Amino acid sequence: MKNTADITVLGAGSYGTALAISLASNGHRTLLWGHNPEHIENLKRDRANEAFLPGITLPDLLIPEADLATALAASNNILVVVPSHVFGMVLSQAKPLLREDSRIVWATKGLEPETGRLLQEVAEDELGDKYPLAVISGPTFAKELAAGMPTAISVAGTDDVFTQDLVELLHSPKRLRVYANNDFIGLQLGGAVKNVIAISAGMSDGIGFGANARTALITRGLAELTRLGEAMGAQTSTFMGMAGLGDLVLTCTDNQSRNRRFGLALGRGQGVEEAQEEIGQVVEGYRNTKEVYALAKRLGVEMPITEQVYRVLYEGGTPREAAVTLLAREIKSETQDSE
Ligand SMILES: NC(=O)C1=CN([C@@H]2O[C@H](COP(=O)(O)OP(=O)(O)OC[C@H]3O[C@@H](n4cnc5c(N)ncnc54)[C@H](OP(=O)(O)O)[C@@H]3O)[C@@H](O)[C@H]2O)C=CC1
Ligand SMILES: O=C(CO)COP(=O)(O)O
Repeated sequence: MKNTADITVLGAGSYGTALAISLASNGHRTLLWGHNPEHIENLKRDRANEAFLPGITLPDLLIPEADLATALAASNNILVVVPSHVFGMVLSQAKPLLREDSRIVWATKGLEPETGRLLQEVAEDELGDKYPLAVISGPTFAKELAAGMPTAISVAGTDDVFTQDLVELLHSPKRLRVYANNDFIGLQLGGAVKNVIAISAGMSDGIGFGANARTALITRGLAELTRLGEAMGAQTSTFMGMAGLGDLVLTCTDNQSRNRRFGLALGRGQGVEEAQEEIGQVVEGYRNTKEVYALAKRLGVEMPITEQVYRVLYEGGTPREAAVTLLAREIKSETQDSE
């Protein structure tokens, strides 16, 4: 019993801990692995993750674990919740330690740095095609989930049995509503692109623009996400769900979003590095803007908001210049889906 678990979570930051709390609160024995042994010792001692989710008690069924081999041997269900820039590295560390019957799901939102690949491709490249794969996506601030506030998410993957098992593991009639979805690509893409649009909404608010501008960015952000998704074989309807509209509204409108706060700081005139340091946690959209922008270029998909965020982050443009450029674009039909 000691070394078995219903699920193992890799990544003991905000969201890994929140998902582990939620799973353990559902009555599932959950191992939570983190790469920093000192941090794991603190979790064991405090029965809380004071560094990332202060004040929230870890349920008894959540077991912090510093040894990766022990964590991976404990369960066949492996939930990866590390930032996208270390996703491939963590999988390659895990590979020799995985069980024959392992099944891999991630809640990481982003694309692989430099290549811009979906994390599904990274996982297939690292692990081959023998393990079922899945993704969790949707509007979920770690703090609210960990506090047991009502939340809804979506799950999709390569294997229907695994997807359904995840729905059942995660679902709680009191706190967490989980939807199975069959669009693996769409769920991954929504989680990556919303980070970029949340930065743009933050910039707009940081400049001092109002609700009209923010809402226009959400709406046109959804349009450009949908265009990219269609070019990549995702289903249009996915973007009207949790991983599209849902996550865009959440992260573009609430200051719990680190991407939005990053944009706010830039809009108020702070520099990129200073803004990142101040947030002190992962801002996925910083790196991912580059990858989403490059992906759109490669596929010939027009993504004007992403392009302007890219100009600010990587080419020295200012948020105001970005806003002016967006506003001054040639007049178009709203329903012209190619533009
Ligand atoms: N927070 C949220 O509300 C949500 C987050 N997500 C996604 O979850 C992913 C993780 O984000 P989140 O938990 O918020 O980020 P945090 O910044 O809160 O935590 C990241 C965690 O990853 C750890 N980490 C860094 N490098 C490695 C590594 N090489 N091996 C193992 N662990 C490592 C960090 O450890 P250390 O501190 O030692 O660097 C830290 O514990 C992101 O893709 C994010 O978009 C998705 C939905 C909601
Ligand atoms: O993905 C998230 C909520 O769904 C978290 O957003 P941030 O990474 O912007 O904090």
